[in-house]
Amino acid sequence: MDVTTNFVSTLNNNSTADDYSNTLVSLVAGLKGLSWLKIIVSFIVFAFTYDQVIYQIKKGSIAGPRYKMWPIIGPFLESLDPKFEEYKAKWDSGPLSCVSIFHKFVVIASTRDLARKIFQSPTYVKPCVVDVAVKILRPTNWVFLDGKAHTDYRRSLNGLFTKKALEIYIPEQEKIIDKYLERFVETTKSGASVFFPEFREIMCALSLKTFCGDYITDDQIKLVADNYYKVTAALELVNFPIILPFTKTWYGKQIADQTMNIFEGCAQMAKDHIEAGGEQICVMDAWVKLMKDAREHKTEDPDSKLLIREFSNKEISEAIFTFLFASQDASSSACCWLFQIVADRPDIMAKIREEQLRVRNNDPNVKLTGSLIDEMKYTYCVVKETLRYRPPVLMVPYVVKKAYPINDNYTVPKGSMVIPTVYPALHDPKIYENPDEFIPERWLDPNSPANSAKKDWLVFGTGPHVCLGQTYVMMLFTALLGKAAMFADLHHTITPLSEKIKVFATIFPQDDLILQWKKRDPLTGEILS
Ligand code: HEM
Repeated sequence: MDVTTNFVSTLNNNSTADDYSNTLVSLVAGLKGLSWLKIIVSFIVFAFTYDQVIYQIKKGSIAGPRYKMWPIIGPFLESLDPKFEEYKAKWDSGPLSCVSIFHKFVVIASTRDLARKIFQSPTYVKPCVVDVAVKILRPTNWVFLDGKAHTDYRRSLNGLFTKKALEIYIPEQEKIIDKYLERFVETTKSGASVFFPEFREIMCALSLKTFCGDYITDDQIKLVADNYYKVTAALELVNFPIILPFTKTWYGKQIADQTMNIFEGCAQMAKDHIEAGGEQICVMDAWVKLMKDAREHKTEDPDSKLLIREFSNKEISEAIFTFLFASQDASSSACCWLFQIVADRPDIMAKIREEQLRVRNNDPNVKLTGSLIDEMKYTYCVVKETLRYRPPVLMVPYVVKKAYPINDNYTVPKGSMVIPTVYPALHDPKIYENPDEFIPERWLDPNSPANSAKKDWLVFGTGPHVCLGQTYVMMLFTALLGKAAMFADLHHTITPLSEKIKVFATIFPQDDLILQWKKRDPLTGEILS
């Protein structure tokens, strides 16, 4: 019997303090008799065996590698460069599958019903964030609230994203859309260029203008748009626990802090403006106005009741940063696929253009409004089909708060990560005929199988953490696509990597999308530059 087994079996008996100290003495004496090499080898063998045994116990009957191929680290190296095909193989391997990286045990749910169940089980799970996110977004941030505290805070934010509120933001958004459409033409005058960074920038500018209106200056927008990627880069799965100067996490925190400082200043300006009876044009205005109305009218509406308290500038700045954080990668992904697809499909582009002129009674310069966007039914379907065909957020990691009996045969251990996936549900051939084809028409008939299968529509998650910005996304992309289709002619340089999916937080075409934009007369279709 080796030293370790002896020690453990002694502990299992009903021992007294004397017994323990005797055991400790004999353990030390035993260790003294061993060479360092033997101790190290024994320790490694013990650690590897323990790691494999724990993996087997946690894995139970679900799909997953039979053993951890790489002891301790598991597929850590693969996780640094995730591949869509590897994810897909995992989803196809079973409704529940697992993987273990270091001490983290991860369960992946690939069916629609299991994914929904996880999204809707706040008693057992809460969103999982990498450790460094708490430092970057700050521990006081509302996104880290759980249970009732989260639900209450969220209800107080819902008023910022209602259809009525979203209509307020449209004029500012249209200015940005017009500015960038001109810029895209200008920058590709002498030839096509990579559009992944351009789309990240327009998405950032659109978000910042929507959130802060004219309180944020063009220089501040440029500063954030140019540097926001550092926040994404800082949020790697595994990070050093301390933020060391001049590392990725340090740069990420710098830009997050600078951005939140800008937002704090904007929040004060919004308060001054609304208190002075000014018009609302952005999210901050809408938030301050909701607070003011709740305070003055003492409304009985339960959501407004929550708003009676004053939110500080710091709180507003942190919440607005989470909107930017939640939207930036997913929106950039959606933007890339949307424009790649319509550039490749002249038939779809022609239908969008026809609709855009029709809803404006042939006057392409009619300004965007909420009701005008509502009339763009086909353009809306193109946006919706893009999100189904290439859902930006493939998986949403949750952490298990207490042992979670996810079905009759398996309980996800406490402390594990459990990941609902959305791609398989959105590509289910029983609901979406030819799921790997891009068919916007599947959404046109309100009674079509696609529209009837509400449970499969998991692009924005479901349950208490469902995306706050989903209506905003649909309106904004419909408006953007409509204007781009009218005023620009798009040429996509197709490469062997265009249809391949790159995973970088969200998903992108592997060649980063090479596009050329030319100015177009919306009425004649003539190319003007
Ligand atoms: C195409 C773009 C977008 C996609 C695909 C997307 C998708 C998602 C998904 C899948 C979740 C997790 C839902 C869950 O756990 O059930 C989420 C959460 C969230 N999204 Fe979005 N999102 C997008 C854009 C936006 C935008 C533009 C905003 C804000 C303006 C936003 C704000 C949020 C917030 C605040 C949360 C967390 C909500 C909470 O924890 O209560 N998202 N989003």
